Amino acid sequence: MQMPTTQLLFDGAVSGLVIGLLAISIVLVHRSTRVINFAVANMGLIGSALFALFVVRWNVPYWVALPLSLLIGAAFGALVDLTVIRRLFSAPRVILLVATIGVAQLALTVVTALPDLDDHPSEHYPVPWGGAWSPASDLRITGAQLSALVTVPAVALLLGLFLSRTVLGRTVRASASNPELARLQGISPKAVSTAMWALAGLIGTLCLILISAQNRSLDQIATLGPTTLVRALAAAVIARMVSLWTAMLAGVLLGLLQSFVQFNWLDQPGLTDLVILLLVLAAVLVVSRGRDTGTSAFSFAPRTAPIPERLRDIWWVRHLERGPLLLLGLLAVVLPLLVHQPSRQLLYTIILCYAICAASVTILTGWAGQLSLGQMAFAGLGALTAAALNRGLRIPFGGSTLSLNALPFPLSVLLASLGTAALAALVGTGALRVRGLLLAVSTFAFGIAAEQYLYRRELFQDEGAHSASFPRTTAFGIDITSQRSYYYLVLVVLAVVLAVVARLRRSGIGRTTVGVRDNPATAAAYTVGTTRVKLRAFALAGGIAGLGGSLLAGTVQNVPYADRYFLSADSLALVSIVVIGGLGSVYGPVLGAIWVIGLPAIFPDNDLIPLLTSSLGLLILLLYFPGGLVQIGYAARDAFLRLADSRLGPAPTTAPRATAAKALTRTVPREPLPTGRPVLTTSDLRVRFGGLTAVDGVSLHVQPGEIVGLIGTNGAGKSTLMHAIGGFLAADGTVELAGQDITNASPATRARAGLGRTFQTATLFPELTVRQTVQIALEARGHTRLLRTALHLPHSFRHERAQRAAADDLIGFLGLGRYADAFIADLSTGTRRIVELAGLLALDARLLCLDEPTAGVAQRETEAFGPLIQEIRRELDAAMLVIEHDMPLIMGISDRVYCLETGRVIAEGAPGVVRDDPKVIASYLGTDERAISRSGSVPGPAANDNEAIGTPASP
Ligand SMILES: Nc1ncnc2c1ncn2[C@@H]1O[C@H](COP(=O)(O)OP(=O)(O)OP(=O)(O)O)[C@@H](O)[C@H]1O
Repeated sequence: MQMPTTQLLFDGAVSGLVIGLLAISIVLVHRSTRVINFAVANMGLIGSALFALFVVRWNVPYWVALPLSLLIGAAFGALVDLTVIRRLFSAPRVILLVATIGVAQLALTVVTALPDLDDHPSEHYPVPWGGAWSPASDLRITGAQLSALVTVPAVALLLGLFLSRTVLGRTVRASASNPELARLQGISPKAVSTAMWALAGLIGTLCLILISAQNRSLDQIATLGPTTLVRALAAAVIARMVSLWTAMLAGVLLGLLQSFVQFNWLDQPGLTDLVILLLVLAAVLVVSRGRDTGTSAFSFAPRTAPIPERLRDIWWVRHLERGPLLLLGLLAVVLPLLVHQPSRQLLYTIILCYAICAASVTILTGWAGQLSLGQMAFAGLGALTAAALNRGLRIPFGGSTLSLNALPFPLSVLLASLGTAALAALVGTGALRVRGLLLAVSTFAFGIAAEQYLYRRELFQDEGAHSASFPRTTAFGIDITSQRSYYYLVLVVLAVVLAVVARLRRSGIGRTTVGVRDNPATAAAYTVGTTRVKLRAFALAGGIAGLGGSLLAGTVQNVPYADRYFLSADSLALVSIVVIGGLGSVYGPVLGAIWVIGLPAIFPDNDLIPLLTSSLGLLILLLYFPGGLVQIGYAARDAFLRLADSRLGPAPTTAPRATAAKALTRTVPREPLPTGRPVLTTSDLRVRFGGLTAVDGVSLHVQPGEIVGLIGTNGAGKSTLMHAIGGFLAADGTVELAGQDITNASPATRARAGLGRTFQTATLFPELTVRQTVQIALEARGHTRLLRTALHLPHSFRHERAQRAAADDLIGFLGLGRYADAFIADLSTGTRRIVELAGLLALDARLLCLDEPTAGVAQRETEAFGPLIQEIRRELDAAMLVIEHDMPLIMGISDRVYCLETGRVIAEGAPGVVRDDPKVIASYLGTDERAISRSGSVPGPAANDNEAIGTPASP
């Protein structure tokens, strides 16, 4: 390996300086608003383009135009904050990230509407000094490079001083971690945010002016290109989104790396992007180690309430959703019969292909909550694989060549889709530890590496051509050479994809995917393997993207290498499509593809259309209709449903059923417990958080049928102990369930072994209804099978019907009937706690671990919980371990009680014995406010939950 020349290293370092400055801007915005700014470069577009116009066209002096343009850049940044960021201040950060993509697109659209600079072909982009210097024989420094060399360090230094010396600067640092602290300093976090976005606009403008000056070409001002963006993002991630100096250093190193790689592997132009992808992945893994990068689960989709059970009997209500679909389908069928131009039919086919690709984002981002900004790369790799298979492969393999005959068109497409599904699962394995913002950055880097490097591999090459040809001949005996017949083939595939996606969403597959997104811990406690579910979403999405990509390649009959269709910009367009159409909804991809791809192509001369169909349209929808176009349809549907409901009169209130639910009758008897063995034993269990030992050598046991109370002051380690028993925290020592060592088992495996669990927060799955939640728990009795469900096999319908009936049975048993179709997010804490108990009944667990089952429940309603807990114990014939601060309740229901203090058991025995133990009185009962107030002797604190809970069945 050789070192590049001084000149190359110098060029690399100078371009690295600008990347470093952009990375600093990303870090600053992240520190103040905790969003990753994908518009970092494009925010400077307007200022830098106007700068060129000022100097070249309107003859404004350089040094007047420069501050003016920087000011315009800063004003644009502030405007972005005031109109977009501020309005989305409390939205999940991932939504803000998508908004920054809209801002980037908006800036690009505005710049293309500016007067043309191409009228001045002889002119160059303005530079402060035109000449060049040669301080050494092998080094030449241009005026543009010199200005970057002077400006960037100066700006970075000023920023450093600003952050450490000014109140606003110190507040930026504070508000990143603690908005309250910022407020105490007298500066509102919103003002900090506006200042930082203005600064981002200014830095973006400066960087673009510096880069354009180096390129010197007037018609390349705008597109800095995603490759620069990915380098800046990489430098910011390497700096852990915190350190300005590391960001600058990483930027320079990435610039040098580019020179180095280009020098040594001149024939591999995209290799730098592959190396950058690997660097991003390594940095992301380091950054996300030990902390939850997911920040918050997110859902763009509005909650579309299922049709209430009692309205399903009305025929027009049942068919309400099918009407528009039929209409759309009919239109799609007759359109090519009415419009004969092949170019139009080509456009319609492209829209259908985009809709298929977008359906993959619906699954991955809409259901699984994993924001992928590189989804089009799977489509591109699928397209290239299909073309290669169709052409016939010759793969060099250990000295000889492995030849594969040319495969027919449909088989090539099918195999390519399976290939991309497998690849996506592999990528998903790496993405398991990363969610949210960092996943978005990693997938974006993957998209760039694919377009710059992977697409150009020899395997995909079509003998030196600039595109891989993918001619279509016949499929299933039908001639598909004509545009119209191919259109119909793709239409059928889209219909099948949508039917499968819709079916999956309504089945356990969709429910568990949304469940894992909303609350992985509870999903695992309901026996759902979170890793499996996430990988399934990645694979499904990858397969569908590969399918859409192969069909798109078939539409244009070739796959251009990295200059159309499968680029990172198209991946961003896919996200726009689903957000605009309606993320999460099955109709979303179709509506979005028509809107984003179709409208601009139908009206090519209208400048306003592209503005409305992506950038501005995306922002307006995010701000005012976060559910997308489909939300308008659902709003109309709900109005009809309300009308139907009002005509039926008030809904009858359902009383809890006194008789045991049918769903509780076991069809297969439980395996008997080994005689004389406890159902749960922990031996010398220890959990450490850094220097703190939260659970310190706890050995306890729970006998079959026993209710064991776990008490202790706040922070004594009760919840941590329960987390360790459930497998949610790593612990030393051993845990045995029904005689089986489960110490190393995952939470889902422990749940399958018979361990039921409720959580102190009772969050459950906010975006799912009560029935859907109980159905997830019922997965424990038989998982929904992917293939059977996708293929609409009769067994899958039977499974769904049985699961639904069992859920309704349990819901009725606990008196939750009128909440069956209510969303968990809309329920009171008390009702959510009863839903949690319904989940436990569904699990048919042997041991139930309840973490403060009455926390957050109004005092007057907690009395109902004692009998209810005992009733559940009886029904399930289960043992229980219960954490509770309500002394009368826990002492009333427990057979035995353990008291913890600083992670150790300080007392154990019958409730009366523990209550009178002097150590317990000194440690807990004598001091704990909640224990005292809940013991009934002193009036309790104000109830924080006034809504009536579902009346439980009394014994
Ligand atoms: N993820 C964590 N990281 C670091 N420390 C933690 C973590 N979870 C708990 N702790 C600490 O471990 C100790 C035990 O906490 P734990 O929540 O188990 O107490 P608890 O008895 O359940 O309290 P409460 O009755 O308030 O729920 C506390 O000091 C807590 O601050």
